[in-house]
Amino acid sequence: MNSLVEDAQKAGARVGMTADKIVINGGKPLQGRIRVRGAKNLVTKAMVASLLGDTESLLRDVPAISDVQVVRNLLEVHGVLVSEPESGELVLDPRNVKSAHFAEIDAFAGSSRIPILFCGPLLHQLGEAFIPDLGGCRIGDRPIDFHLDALRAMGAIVDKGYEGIHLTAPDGLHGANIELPYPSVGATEQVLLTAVRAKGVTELKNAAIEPEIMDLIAILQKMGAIISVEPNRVIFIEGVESLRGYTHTAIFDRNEAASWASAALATEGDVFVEGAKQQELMTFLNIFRKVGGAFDIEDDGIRFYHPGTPLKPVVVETDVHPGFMTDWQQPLVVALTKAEGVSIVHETVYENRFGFTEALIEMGADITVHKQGLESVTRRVPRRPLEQAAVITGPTKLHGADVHVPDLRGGFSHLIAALTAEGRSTISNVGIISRGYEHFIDKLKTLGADFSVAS
Ligand SMILES: CC(=O)N[C@H]1[C@@H](OP(=O)(O)OP(=O)(O)OC[C@H]2O[C@@H](n3ccc(=O)[nH]c3=O)[C@H](O)[C@@H]2O)O[C@H](CO)[C@@H](O)[C@@H]1O
Ligand SMILES: C=C(OP(=O)(O)O)C(=O)O
Repeated sequence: MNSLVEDAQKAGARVGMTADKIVINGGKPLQGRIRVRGAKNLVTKAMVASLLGDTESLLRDVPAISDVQVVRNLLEVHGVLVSEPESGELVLDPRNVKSAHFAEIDAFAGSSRIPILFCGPLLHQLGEAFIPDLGGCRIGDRPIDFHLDALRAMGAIVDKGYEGIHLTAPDGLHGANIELPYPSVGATEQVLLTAVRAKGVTELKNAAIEPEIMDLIAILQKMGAIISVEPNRVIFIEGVESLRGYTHTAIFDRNEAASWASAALATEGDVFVEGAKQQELMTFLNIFRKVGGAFDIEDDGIRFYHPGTPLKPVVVETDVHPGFMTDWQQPLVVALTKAEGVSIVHETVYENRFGFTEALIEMGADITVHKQGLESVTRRVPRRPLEQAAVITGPTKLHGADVHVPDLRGGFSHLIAALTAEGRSTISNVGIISRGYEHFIDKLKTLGADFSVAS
């Protein structure tokens, strides 16, 4: 077992997810109502932002997922007092922040990419930061060069060692003109979390503008930061000397919502996703509708369902926001195995994000992955060297199989595939799914899935 899986499982155990295997008897439509809470891709960063304040912060709608537990542990080893007054609420008190030993940090950091975002806040608070090798889903190389170049531009000295990196800022951190080679989510957050308390103004060009980043900016503004988001992916940050704590309700998890939507469609079911909102899902909803899925938007959530008519093939390209999010394609691919015709999914964000299709093929799906990408007349995103394409020919009937979860979104797609398949599937390594899907076992039960769990 590799450390990523071990970490996910250990942290999973702390969030009430101890199963390692699920045995699913497929063929039952998912039906019912589930709720999504705050987004993994905001909550974890909001927790890091609390380090920048000089008073405590209160974060609401925090999901019980293992990535939250990882970040909580990392904050605690740095002296942040973390308490949970109510379910889904975290109070984060950074008034006694202290350095931690590398071994302690390393012990907790394995299954998440968030440690890299501790750089700026720790440099501001302590003058140094140790960052261990990063976890996160293995979906490509996932380098951190944009992060380190931006930190260097703001005055950090970066020493790369055997176990990770050590950063200092002997002359303090200052504003800089930074242009990202690609609108990276993490690197944009890195610049925001560092520049807010750096001396002077930072201009960030080619920034990512995902809804979770806008929510992080809202949090930083509550803390006292001055940040303006300009047209054409430009963000200006005027550094301030100090920041206070915040009170904030996290934006909902649009990736979880889109996953349950695809599960409803693929299983010919009907799922109301409480907490889902239209605004952040518009691009997904357009594709969902083109495939033939139906949805009703209500004030408290969105109902996603299969209308009983045949599904249609689509051509989709993953992209940065406002494009079709890379984390949405894996569950959708399962629904596309049911569509009548040839669908193409171009993955333009990561270079290796179709590993999950191997299990679907084993279950009877007709999918060909083109590792060098595929030219297409309907391309909107200019070709990137990273691109891969999956061609999905449907409709196919899936049958049960024994499969192993490779990563978070791939794992969720395996669950859906097994739910649609004829017969029994055993899915192992499901602990990793708890990195980003709160109480997914309980939710499957609520939606009427036929399964049992084993540790
Ligand atoms: C915790 C979190 O929020 N994870 C999300 C975040 O990941 P993450 O922040 O890691 O993703 P990025 O946007 O940074 O990565 C996008 C692309 O840029 C490349 N890159 C990135 C940084 C760098 O220094 N050098 C470099 O080359 C990556 O390898 C990748 O090909 O955004 C991704 C894209 O929306 C989502 O799939 C992840 O769910
Ligand atoms: C790739 C993902 O997450 P992370 O960046 O945390 O690995 C994801 O959420 O699908």
